[in-house]
Amino acid sequence: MTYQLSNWIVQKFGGTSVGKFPVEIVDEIIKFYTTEAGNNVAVVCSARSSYTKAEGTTSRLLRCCDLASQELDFTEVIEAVRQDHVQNAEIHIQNPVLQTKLIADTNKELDLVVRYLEASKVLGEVSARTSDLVMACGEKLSCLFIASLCNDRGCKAQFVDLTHLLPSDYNVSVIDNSFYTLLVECLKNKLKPFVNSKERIVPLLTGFFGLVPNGLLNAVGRGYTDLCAALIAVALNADELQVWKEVDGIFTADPRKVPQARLLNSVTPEEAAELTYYGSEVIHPFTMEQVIRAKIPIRIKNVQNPKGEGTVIYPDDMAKRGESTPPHPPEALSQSFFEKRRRGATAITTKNDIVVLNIHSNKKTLSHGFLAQIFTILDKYKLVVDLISTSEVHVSMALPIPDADSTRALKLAVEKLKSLGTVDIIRKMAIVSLVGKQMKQFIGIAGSMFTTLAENNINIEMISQGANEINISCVIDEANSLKALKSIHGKLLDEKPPSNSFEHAINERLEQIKKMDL
Ligand SMILES: Nc1ncnc2c1ncn2[C@@H]1O[C@H](COP(=O)(O)OP(=O)(O)O)[C@@H](O)[C@H]1O
Ligand SMILES: N[C@@H](CC(=O)OP(=O)(O)O)C(=O)O
Repeated sequence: MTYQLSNWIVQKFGGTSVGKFPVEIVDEIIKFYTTEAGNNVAVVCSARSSYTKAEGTTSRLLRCCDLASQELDFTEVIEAVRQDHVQNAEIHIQNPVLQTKLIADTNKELDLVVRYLEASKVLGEVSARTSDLVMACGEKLSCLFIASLCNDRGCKAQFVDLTHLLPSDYNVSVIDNSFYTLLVECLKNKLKPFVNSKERIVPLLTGFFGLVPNGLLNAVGRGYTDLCAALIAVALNADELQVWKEVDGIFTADPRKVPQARLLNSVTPEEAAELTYYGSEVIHPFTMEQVIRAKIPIRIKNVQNPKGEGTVIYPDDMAKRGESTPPHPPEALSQSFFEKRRRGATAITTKNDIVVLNIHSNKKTLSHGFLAQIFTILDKYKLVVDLISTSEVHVSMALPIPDADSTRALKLAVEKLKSLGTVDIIRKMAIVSLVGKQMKQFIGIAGSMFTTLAENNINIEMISQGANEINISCVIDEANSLKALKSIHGKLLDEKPPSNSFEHAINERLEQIKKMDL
């Protein structure tokens, strides 16, 4: 069978990258791949953030929804978004015709949002659908801007709005694979003109897709653009999904906190998801399943260092596209691929703003339905449990409580939980997680981790081990989280494992598959 690569690459840019490095994105990345590398490129952007995501456009738009639902005035916030985007257009777009058009399009989108918000304010309620429509504006403004900047700098691009991607009569309550299959079909239709075009035009796709049943925020949550980019990569049968960030890739620990952290050449999808869940926001956990099903590798790259190799996310036990079994004869691949896999931990991460919730049953033994009752209450208040450990009459849980809303919810839940037994909570805690697909010497590694904490006088409040041995986690005092991170990294991750051949294996394999006539 002869297998043809599609030559499509999907590039996803996060909000802070669009905010801080738009010119580099266009000149050094999009233009490089479309001209020098000769790829067909599709670009997906999130809403702009000039400084941090927390102060970015999506957060501001959601704040407007909040205000409208309380029948409060949102004008100041929406005008800040307008001013920010208009100023940005004036600074970056040189061609006066393109600049005028961008400012007009920006104002048009914001005027529409004002209309949605005004209506909600009158009702004193913002539905999930309205909140989606308001939120979508962030990605629209960002993509209108990058499309305009591309055209301004000599790279032909076209804005593509995915807000109404799904048929308006589509209505389901569960989001499963058939839902994603439908989305991919809709995307294929949207992208057909670009795929069939003789001229190379870069589609600039809004990293928001809608309108999702129950709202995108409820179904996917913040960071939804990664998933959107993954679905686009599947629709285009792309050779690679590139997720561009402000770090060189995935490190053995957050490089801002641990200067000795090492860049990893490859990680498995499970490891990437686990790192994101436990505090290192590398990639939205839903992203992997979609692209890996289509055998498309994900590459994390740095907008400030486009020539870097980055980190590839791909399973270590799965064939690539066009490959029903791993390539034959085996000699086609160098010995390094088959050499022993990494056996230690891959990375360490910490997650702050954790509350430990202890419930001691008032019955002598764990009564029937005790856990079910606890989870029903937590579910009612939309509280998520990150870790749990139970004994016969005692349950300890670690919950992320990062903001005022979750603090309020916890308070209400605790009142209800008191009917089941004695409840106490410990605030200002942190989860420390050691992640590694190949932690074969699991007991030894867990032992080293806990001994290191003891040597540093760090008390362990709770211990939990994932069922698949990919994650060893414990809960400690938040004040000690940096010390724990650094000391465990020093003990288990500072030095490269004896054989780093596996690290390079995925890149090497990708190269070789490209050269093979499968
Ligand atoms: N193990 C890790 N590897 C890489 N980055 C990490 C890790 N843990 C935490 N981080 C942090 O995650 C952030 C992700 O990059 P950034 O580009 O800022 O995200 P976004 O695309 O969401 O704007 C970086 O600031 C980095 O310090
Ligand atoms: N703008 C959305 C979606 C997103 O994915 O953002 P980012 O790619 O900047 O994390 C958010 O803030 O959640």
